[in-house]
Amino acid sequence: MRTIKIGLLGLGTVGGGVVKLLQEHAAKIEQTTNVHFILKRVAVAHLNKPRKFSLPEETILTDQIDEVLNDPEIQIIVETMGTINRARQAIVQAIYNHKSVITANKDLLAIDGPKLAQLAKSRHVDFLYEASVAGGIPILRVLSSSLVTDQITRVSGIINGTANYILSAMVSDNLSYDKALMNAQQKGYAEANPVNDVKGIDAANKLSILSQFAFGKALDPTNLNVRGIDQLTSAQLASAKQFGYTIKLLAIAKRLSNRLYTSVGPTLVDNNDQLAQVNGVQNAIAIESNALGSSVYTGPGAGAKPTANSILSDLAAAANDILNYDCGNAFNNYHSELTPSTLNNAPQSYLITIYGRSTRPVDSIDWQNETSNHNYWSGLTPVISHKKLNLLLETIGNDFAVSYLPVYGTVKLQAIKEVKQN
Ligand SMILES: NC(=O)C1=CN([C@@H]2O[C@H](COP(=O)(O)OP(=O)(O)OC[C@H]3O[C@@H](n4cnc5c(N)ncnc54)[C@H](OP(=O)(O)O)[C@@H]3O)[C@@H](O)[C@H]2O)C=CC1
Ligand SMILES: N[C@@H](CC=O)C(=O)O
Repeated sequence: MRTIKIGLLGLGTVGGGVVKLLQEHAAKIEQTTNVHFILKRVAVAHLNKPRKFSLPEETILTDQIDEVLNDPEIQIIVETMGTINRARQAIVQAIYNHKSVITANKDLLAIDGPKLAQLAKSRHVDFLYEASVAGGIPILRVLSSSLVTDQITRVSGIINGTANYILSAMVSDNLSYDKALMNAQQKGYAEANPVNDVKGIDAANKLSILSQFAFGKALDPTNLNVRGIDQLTSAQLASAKQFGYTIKLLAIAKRLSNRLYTSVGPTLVDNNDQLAQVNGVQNAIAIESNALGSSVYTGPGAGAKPTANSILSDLAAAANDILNYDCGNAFNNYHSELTPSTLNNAPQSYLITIYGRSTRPVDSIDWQNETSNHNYWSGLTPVISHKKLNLLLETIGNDFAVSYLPVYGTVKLQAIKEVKQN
């Protein structure tokens, strides 16, 4: 049996999970990898912070990242600190020091993933990040192994555990938004700054990574039109429920010829759709592909042990590559030239909610369903063009506050092509 020494940066929710699983699953890890892992050094920000678990006796705790990165005995660095700049610096230094790197840092990967992967390849070390998308669901490995030869046409994901937890708690347990967010923070699901979770930015970052694996095109998350769940109203949640839908924060990427259409935001999902049944911290990724057809991958999208499990699967893969002198292969090799475009401009069906009015606003639309009370009126449009939506919002918005949400699965992409050609 070989011994491999590892260094861990960060000992919070995810780093703590890594330490616990390394201890709890030690026997199986050794048997299946044929490696005895030693956690040699762990870096934290606050050396004296009380921790709920103890480190192995041989592990050295430090608040100096460099002591971990520059230890010549350490062959694999696991980065679970978060933040962008400090983590980038550490990962680059680790790669230059010929250490394989494992990270869960989707914020950094969405910006610099391809560059860091290239650097790792050039230095013949592994760079793996299964935990960065959908926490515990092994979706990147599925895409880069089981589906590697299939032609994927659409990926639709509930890929932020915090947002899904909040939405489920608000609908099923009648919790307020603030209370639900606080619970998600206490459970370790939310980011240190939960703004990215509730504003859809975390989902956009993950969609960028997913898209690279599914379509060979890493998206620039800052160019995606992203909406969050923080502006949803109780009227929208109640109307959706009454019409037989559930509101989910969905990240979608759909390929049509050489274009990749994306959207990230709260979306009505029909209660009969599998995605509508995914509650709490669970995530789900629904994939449409040419050979396999429809497949859905679900599991916990955040939290200590599920996320740590993804990290340990990377650890086993990195160790295997070290044993076989085969480090430096890209986690995913797929590249294709696709033009990013927005799904939001495509014709689709919408939930329109008007506040301070209880009667139907416009009769020229064939409303599919409607409801009202003394505070608001809501209606479901048929599939309408984006132009028609804007006209409708403008007409209503002159007199009343109005909001809209798209309905999942109603997009007519062919129509957007025709509009463009005309
Ligand atoms: N939480 C989750 O469910 C998931 C998180 N992720 C990602 O994993 C990463 C970690 O998340 P999470 O564990 O929740 O974060 P936490 O905030 O719980 O933990 C961060 C850890 O990093 C340490 N740290 C921060 N800055 C430094 C520094 N400059 N030097 C050394 N250590 C430092 C902290 O030290 P100290 O404890 O002393 O303060 C802490 O132990 C993030 O990139 C996150 O996006 C990915 C998937 C799921
Ligand atoms: N804050 C993230 C953690 C996992 O990526 C989430 O809630 O999904």
